[in-house]
Amino acid sequence: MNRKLSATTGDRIETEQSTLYFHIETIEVSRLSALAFFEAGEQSFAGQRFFWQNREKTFTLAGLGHAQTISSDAKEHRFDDVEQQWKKLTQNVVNDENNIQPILFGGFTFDTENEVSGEWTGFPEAFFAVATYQLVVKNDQAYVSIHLITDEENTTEALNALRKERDELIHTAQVKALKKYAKPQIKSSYEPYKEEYLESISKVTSLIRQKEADKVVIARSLALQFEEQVTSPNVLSQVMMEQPDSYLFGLEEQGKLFFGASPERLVKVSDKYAYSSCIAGSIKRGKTAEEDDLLGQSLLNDTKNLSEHQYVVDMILQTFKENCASYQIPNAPQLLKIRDIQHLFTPVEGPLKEGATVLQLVKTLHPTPALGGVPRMKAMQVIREYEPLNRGLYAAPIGWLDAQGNGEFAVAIRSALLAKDQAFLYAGGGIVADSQPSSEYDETLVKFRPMLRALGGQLHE
Ligand SMILES: C=C(O[C@@H]1C=C(C(=O)O)C=C[C@H]1O)C(=O)O
Ligand SMILES: [Mg+2]
Repeated sequence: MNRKLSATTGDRIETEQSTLYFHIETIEVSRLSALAFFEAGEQSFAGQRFFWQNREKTFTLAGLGHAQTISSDAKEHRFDDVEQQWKKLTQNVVNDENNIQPILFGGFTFDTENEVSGEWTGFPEAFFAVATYQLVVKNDQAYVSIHLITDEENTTEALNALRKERDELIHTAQVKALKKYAKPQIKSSYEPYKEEYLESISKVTSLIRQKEADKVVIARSLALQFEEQVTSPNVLSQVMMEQPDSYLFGLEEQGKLFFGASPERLVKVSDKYAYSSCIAGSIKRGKTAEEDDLLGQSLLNDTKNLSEHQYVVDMILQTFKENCASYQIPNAPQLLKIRDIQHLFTPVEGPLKEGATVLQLVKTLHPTPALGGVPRMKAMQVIREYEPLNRGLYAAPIGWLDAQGNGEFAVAIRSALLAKDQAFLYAGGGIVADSQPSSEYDETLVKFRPMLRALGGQLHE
């Protein structure tokens, strides 16, 4: 049975132009798969959906329809802009008894100065949405909220229509469950600018040897053409089955789906306590447990990978020193093993100082030297000069926040943009003084694997 938890009579939102009302109504639902709910929106909400699951699988979020979108093209101020718009929208929103409240989900672009046109053309520099129908699954409980943001005072009819549609969506998700999708069929694939990429690694390595920068992350893409159009629930269900140890995310915008399975936390804030992770330095998984262990041990002792890693630790630690009253960090990296790859990993955490917010931390941390480089501005210039790509939302923060100051952002790596019958996969690596083009190329092949597998690709050794 669905239990009604709470409803507001419409919190007032005062803006310069008008008064808006934010209606929220939440019910608790027994048994509901978040992906089946996402799929139930295929007819009416394709193009206006999102999906998120944390690494621990303790928090899953699906959104159908847009009660409100918040976007920004304010360049480096896009983080503040989103924060202010969200504060205004939620100025009177109060917490309900189960701590279920409206969530803002979305992402930022990697670099607002990149003007390369292509698959990302039309995407705003920041794009976020509050769903009309929001599903939150946590502590094995599922909650569906209706969000209605309107300037109409009388909303009885509109709310009744939304309740009816909500019940249909839940029914479809519960009765039909999730389809068993066949893997997409790839017609052809190609690696744009492969030669340019290999050349750029040599050039960037020599720039670093000349001390023009310490580390620069260079990325490239892989393009796939499918036999037919591929749907969002299809690829998300493949990713969900195949990538258990990662953040899973999907964001529809501009008729496309940006999705991925990232191991990398940028920042999480929970009850004024912040967590981040330094992840840089990579090696493949072994074919046997013994080989895997040997590869892991060699990664832990490899000077090139340790130097890639240390730049990230130094920068994230600095941010924690500035924003936290105290901090904790282990003094040596450990291994983070995911299905296709192992990384050097150092977690950082600490209680936030007064005034520090999740979006302010996102703003300060992005891009960490795991995706940008050191020094940051120089690395960004080098990326613009040597990478013939527009990264779009790849390698940038993606995640959610609520009105109480909690939220979590992952770094959107191991990701791809699905555009009907095409997909663009992205992967990069940290270039330091002793990088080799062919081994960096091989590292990107390993990093393409999670998305390539989900999209029906052949995985070569
Ligand atoms: C740039 C990527 O990954 C980043 C680069 C890594 C490296 O060079 O060792 C490791 C993890 C990530 O921080 C990617 O997956 O595309
Ligand atoms: Mg690397």
